[in-house]
Amino acid sequence: MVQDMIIKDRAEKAQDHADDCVIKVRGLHNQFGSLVVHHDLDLDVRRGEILGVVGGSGTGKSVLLQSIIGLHKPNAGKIEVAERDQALLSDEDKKAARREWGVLFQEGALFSSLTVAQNVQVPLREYFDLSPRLMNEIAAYKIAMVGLPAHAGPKYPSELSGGMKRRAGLARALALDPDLVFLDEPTAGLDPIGAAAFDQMILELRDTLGLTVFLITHDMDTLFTSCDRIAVLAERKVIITGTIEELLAFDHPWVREYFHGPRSRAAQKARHRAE
Ligand SMILES: Nc1ncnc2c1ncn2[C@@H]1O[C@H](COP(=O)(O)OP(=O)(O)OP(=O)(O)O)[C@@H](O)[C@H]1O
Repeated sequence: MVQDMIIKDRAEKAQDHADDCVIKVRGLHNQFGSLVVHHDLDLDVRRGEILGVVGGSGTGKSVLLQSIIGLHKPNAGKIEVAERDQALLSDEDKKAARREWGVLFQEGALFSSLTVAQNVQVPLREYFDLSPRLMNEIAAYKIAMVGLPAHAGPKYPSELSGGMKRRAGLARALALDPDLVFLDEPTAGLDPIGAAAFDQMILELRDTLGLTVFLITHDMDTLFTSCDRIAVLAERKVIITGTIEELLAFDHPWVREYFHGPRSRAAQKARHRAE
């Protein structure tokens, strides 16, 4: 009963935002030498949703992320973020656009020679000329926002656990109050309790800050508990984007094996228990 209500609520929410896309990718083609990673790939990310991106190893999830955020120049195709064609932006416009999103790279990707607070301040320094006191206050606020204790601020990344590093990376990604956040395998390598806590935090931050989240993951629990829709990469494109229920009903060999395998069944059971 509760589960049906949650599914209905998610479906209605997804429908509400169906036409309001923060990211639109059309006809994306990426190729390295003779290796075609993406061909004619389309993807929509709707405002306010958590979109999970899954696919086998090497299907081009990270290259897709890098193409959207401008770290990789595609061979062909159009990428719009907030209705702006990324290929047509001047360098100045690109810098302004980058302010609107935050990225959490794999394992946090913190600068090892900087403390957590200094890491969070890196994007602030790039865009603003703020007093040290204000910078410290903003860093402390972001650190608290991701559930880290205040004493994590002066610590170096090497002094943090894996879960704390991810949170610190997320605090840095949120430094400029972005509308859109990209997360590349945020729970990889975390213990199940740490991973579940991170998933919960992403949901809460999305709800309180109104974020749109592009989330690459292999984590079944994350897909079942956090994602409104899931995009599946296979055969060099996105073969389906849909809710978990739509994916469970989708007839494709990789999707079947992935979403009906033992890990998926365990994640489904865990979700039913939580509900
Ligand atoms: N700069 C590059 N030069 C050459 N080949 C690349 C480059 N970047 C990625 N590739 C290749 O493109 C393919 C897709 O890589 P990508 O990292 O996007 O896969 P992925 O889906 O994120 O994989 P995983 O789940 O294992 O992280 C791989 O075969 C990879 O070797």
